[in-house]
Amino acid sequence: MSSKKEINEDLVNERRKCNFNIQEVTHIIDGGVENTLQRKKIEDVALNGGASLDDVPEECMNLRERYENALRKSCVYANILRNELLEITGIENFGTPVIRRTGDAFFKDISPFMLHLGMFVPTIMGQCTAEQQGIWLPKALDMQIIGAYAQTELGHGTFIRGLETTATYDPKTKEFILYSPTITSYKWWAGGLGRTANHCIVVAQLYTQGKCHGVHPFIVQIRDLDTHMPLPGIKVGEIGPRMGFNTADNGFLGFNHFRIPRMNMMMKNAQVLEDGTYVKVARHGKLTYGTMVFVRVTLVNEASFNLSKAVTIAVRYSAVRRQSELRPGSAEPQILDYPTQQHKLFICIATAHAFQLTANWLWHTFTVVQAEMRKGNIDTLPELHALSSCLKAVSTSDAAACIEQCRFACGGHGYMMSSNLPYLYSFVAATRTYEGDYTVLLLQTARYLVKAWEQAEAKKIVTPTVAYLNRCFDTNEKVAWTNSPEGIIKSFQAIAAGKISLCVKNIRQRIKTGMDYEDAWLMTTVQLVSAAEAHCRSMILDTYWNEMQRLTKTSSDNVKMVLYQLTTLYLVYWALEKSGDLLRYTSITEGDIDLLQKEYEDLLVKIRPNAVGLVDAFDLRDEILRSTLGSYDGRVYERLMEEVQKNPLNKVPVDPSFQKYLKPFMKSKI
Ligand SMILES: CCCCCCCC/C=C\CCCCCCCCCC(=O)SCCNC(=O)CCNC(=O)[C@H](O)C(C)(C)COP(=O)(O)OP(=O)(O)OC[C@H]1O[C@@H](n2cnc3c(N)ncnc32)[C@H](O)[C@@H]1OP(=O)(O)O
Ligand SMILES: Cc1cc2nc3c(=O)[nH]c(=O)nc-3n(C[C@H](O)[C@H](O)[C@H](O)COP(=O)(O)OP(=O)(O)OC[C@H]3O[C@@H](n4cnc5c(N)ncnc54)[C@H](O)[C@@H]3O)c2cc1C
Repeated sequence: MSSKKEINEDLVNERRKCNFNIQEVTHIIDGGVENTLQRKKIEDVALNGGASLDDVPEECMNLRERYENALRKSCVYANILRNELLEITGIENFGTPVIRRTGDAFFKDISPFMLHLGMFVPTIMGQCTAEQQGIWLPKALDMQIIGAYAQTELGHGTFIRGLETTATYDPKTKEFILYSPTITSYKWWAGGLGRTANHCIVVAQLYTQGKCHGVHPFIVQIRDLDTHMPLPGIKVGEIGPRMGFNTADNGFLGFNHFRIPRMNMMMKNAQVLEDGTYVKVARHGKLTYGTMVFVRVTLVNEASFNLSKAVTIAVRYSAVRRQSELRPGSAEPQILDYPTQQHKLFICIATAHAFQLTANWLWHTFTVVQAEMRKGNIDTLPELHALSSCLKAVSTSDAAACIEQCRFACGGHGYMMSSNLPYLYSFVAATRTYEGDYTVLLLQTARYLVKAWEQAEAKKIVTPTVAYLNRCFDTNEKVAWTNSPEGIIKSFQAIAAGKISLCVKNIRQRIKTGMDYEDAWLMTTVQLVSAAEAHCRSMILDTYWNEMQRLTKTSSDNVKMVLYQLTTLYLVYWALEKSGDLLRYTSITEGDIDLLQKEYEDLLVKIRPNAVGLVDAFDLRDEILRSTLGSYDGRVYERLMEEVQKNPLNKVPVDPSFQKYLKPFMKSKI
């Protein structure tokens, strides 16, 4: 970080204006003082050398150089992880968001090791027996083996039951034979698989004793540990340039009757005995999908973290950037002074907070469900699946939209790779698709909601996260509108209940006209997605409001005030966004909506003096932000010019292509 005297004057003034204790807010975001201290300790160790190990910006390299460079840095970072950080975090917290956060100081794009740590290791932990864990986990954690997670195929990603790769048990040799019977059965997309991994988890249709038992995970060595050559029977490579993730070497993989030992089937939830007998161990058929639930839970945190980076960049830049004239001859205002700019940005700060608190709550729920499952109780799994599905869908989708808005807010400079906003956008845009597409996951939640509605209809008590359905059944009329945080949350629950009820009514009506249930469901899916989204929004609003109330109980008055303003801004913003739904399902009037609009605009004015303080409170070090526009010192123009010097195109005054193409072209006659 630059010395104080170099800090841009506008930013100095902004920080002077800030009326709350920034550190207090940082502690709230981190989940307590202890967590902040631990995070800072990890960051100090991980970023000791200043982190960015690049002389040339990643974006100026060609595809091969980028990959090699990413792998080089991954090895440096992984050494810090295993030699220094593991001791601080302990194995159980190896994949914590803090570790993930420090990684961003090394990579603008993605590390080829990300899937090893993000999915390979967690799948060993979640899908292997204790004995298998004893074999694989130490090697994986120590990175003596490097793995990927190969589930998706060229022909199928969403519909896992439709995967075509087969794993057929041969009792004579006590091996499974892996086979890719068609072009569409080739594994496709797995991160780290193309060039880096020597092992991977393969999800395949299990055949034994002539019967198919559905998809199961297997651990497979694909490359020689010494030469790194693909083993005989393995066809593996990189799938080609993508919108983002270009250093993650996403790969393809095919098997030609490739044999693996029986014990390489991950056997926590189901086993194949030596003679080929299939034994189901788990009490729930979908426990093999456990890693996906885990990653969906972590992605809500990812959404918040990446958004906090984008909005830090955009708010600091907006404080430094001056443009246009409000009155003839007056000084150019900071663009942050435009209410339209505040409208673009303040909702992004609030959204990052909303998702952070929701992510913490979801993580807690996940750990409680895991503990229950260890005791043999699987009753809470469907609710966790419904929750993690819709929260992953909505948080990643909203975060991508907000990051794009941050880029808009930075005008032309936001389009520069060096702003880091394009990287952030391409990364988060992918999270909307991977680990379950947005629409597909909302439809999973909708299945749960329709069942919950039928239970409420039968006067049964439903689970806590849908308890509002029991309440809404008693009131057949539109919910009475009250303009208060609690009133807005109640109204969103009424919208969700109203939409679910309408879906059930329409499905039933369609069945009455002769459709079967599947077709009636299919014809209602547009509404079902909307109902699941409404349910999810009511959950986020409720969690954000209640958690913020709880966390600020002992805060200083000004912290309480600014966080109250921000939470209210979020609630009012969404009420205005969904005013059509409010008119339909509550007693709100046009006059009430006018009042909401006024309240929203007043909140922008109130938050404005604290905007820079609020993004400073995310406490994102410059090494992690990696942005010419967003550094703490606000030296935007100097950094843009410095970056120009690093551009390899500027290394010589005349490009060789001038002599080769341009000069002959200009001299040629028509
Ligand atoms: C040095 C480096 C430093 C870096 C540091 C790294 C640190 C890393 C930390 C974090 C970063 C993480 C980053 C990870 C990057 C990930 C990259 C992307 C990876 C992938 O994309 S992997 C592939 C993911 N694929 C999917 O998600 C596919 C989506 N499809 C499905 O999930 C399912 O097929 C389906 C849900 C859509 C449908 O399944 P199906 O079998 O057909 O089931 P249905 O018939 O529809 O439903 C039956 C019944 O089951 C219920 N159910 C479905 N799924 C689950 C579940 N998971 N759990 C519980 N129950 C489930 C469903 O609701 C039905 O219930 P019902 O019958 O209604 O009662
Ligand atoms: C950057 C990136 C990294 C990835 N990494 C991995 C990895 O490491 N390992 C791995 O195994 N996979 C990985 N994937 C694959 C990813 O999980 C899948 O792409 C994702 O699950 C979506 O599946 P799909 O591509 O088959 O989309 P499709 O299912 O073909 O979706 C296409 C469209 O059809 C719609 N659709 C599909 N089914 C339905 C339905 N039932 N109802 C309504 N609409 C439907 C979807 O909403 C979408 O609009 C990665 C993908 C990306 C982009």
